[in-house]
Amino acid sequence: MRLQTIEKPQKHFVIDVSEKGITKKQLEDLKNEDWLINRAGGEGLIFSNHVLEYYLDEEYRHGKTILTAGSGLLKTKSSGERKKLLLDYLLEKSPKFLILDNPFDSLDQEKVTWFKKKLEALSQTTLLIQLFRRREDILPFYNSALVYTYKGFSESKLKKHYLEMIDAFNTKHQIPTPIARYENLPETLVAFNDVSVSFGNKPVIDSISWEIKQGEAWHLKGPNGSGKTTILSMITGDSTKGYGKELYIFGRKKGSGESVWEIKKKIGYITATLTERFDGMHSVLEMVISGLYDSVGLYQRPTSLEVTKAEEWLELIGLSDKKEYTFRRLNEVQKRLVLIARAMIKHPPLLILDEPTSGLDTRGAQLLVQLVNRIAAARETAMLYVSHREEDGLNFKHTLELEPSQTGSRALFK
Ligand SMILES: Nc1ncnc2c1ncn2[C@@H]1O[C@H](COP(=O)(O)OP(=O)(O)OP(=O)(O)O)[C@@H](O)[C@H]1O
Repeated sequence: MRLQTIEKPQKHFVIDVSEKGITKKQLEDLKNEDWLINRAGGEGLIFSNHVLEYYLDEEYRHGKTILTAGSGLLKTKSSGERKKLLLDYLLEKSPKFLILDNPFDSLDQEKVTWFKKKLEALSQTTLLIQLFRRREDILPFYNSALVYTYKGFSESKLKKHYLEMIDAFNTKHQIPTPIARYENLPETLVAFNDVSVSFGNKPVIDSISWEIKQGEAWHLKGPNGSGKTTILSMITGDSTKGYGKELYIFGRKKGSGESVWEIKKKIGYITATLTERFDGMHSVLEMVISGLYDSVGLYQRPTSLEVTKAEEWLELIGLSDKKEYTFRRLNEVQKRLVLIARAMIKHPPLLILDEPTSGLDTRGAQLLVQLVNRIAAARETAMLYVSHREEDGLNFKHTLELEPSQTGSRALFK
């Protein structure tokens, strides 16, 4: 009689990092855990931004183009392209397990679908461990969870998560009024007039004509590599690609001798990684006030009006009771709300939010979007919200979608 062997179903794990993040060291420790290597039948690899940074650094310092295998530089690839290159590279090494640190962050819908399919197929042969912040990122084949305790990682049941209802921002508080207003602002803050951009012989933007007027709220959307960052850097002055083109920022033609500093003074800029730039030793109140001085901390005594304004902003974002806390004591979403208040206290004519919810969990993203909607509705500041994915709950009147084509991305207005 032949005995039939019944294979145990492969276990795949998730780790919830929505509240407490995870360090590079913890990830490395996990990779070296004996039980994991035994269960998977061999060594594994890590897919994370840390690893990508390592390869960027190798390229920068030693000119090694490992992930691109010599076809172009990693630094010129968009974030989506970089992730795809890293995954392909790791899979070539046939790891027995793969630890995926928030793999879908900053990927557009199309790439997320591609990635999910790839992981689904991979789950047949390779043990997967995925760190997640957003519940929608958990794929059906994950059947167990890991939690981190002082003893290291241990297995636990996969909790049934459910969406918490969001408590609305204190709507009784109005958006605080500005201390001073900008003078001589043109009605049209940004104007692209038939602007095309290419890098070498690679067309990226195909004749875009677009205007942002005072107080307008714009959502700039498009898949990875469609040119969103390129457009932003032309507006902020970080790229010279706008020179010689019909591009006007605050009424002045790009490249006509305007100072980048003058432009930057009129633009508030929020990115997901901005919080890392602040060491966090200043109080939350000081952080908000420092937005009036364009400094990181506060180095002069603020006036009582400045303090009052900052307090009004903290009331709006529901953090009045934490005004004396050091910035570093706040959680990630609170930090981002404070940075928005910091950017807004001087009411810049234009506020740019570049993937501001990246890395936040569902509830954190909803809170941030709710604040952004309230600022947009006040129409005091024009807003440019950049994301590759549809942002749940974002209530903006105008959308510019970049649609890639052979001749560069075209603009679709909605
Ligand atoms: N300095 C550069 N040299 C060569 N190519 C570049 C350079 N900067 C950007 N590109 C290319 O231009 C295209 C658009 O890149 P961009 O970063 O603007 O896209 P994106 O929409 O912001 O993408 P993502 O959502 O992934 O961040 C990409 O294909 C990128 O590889």
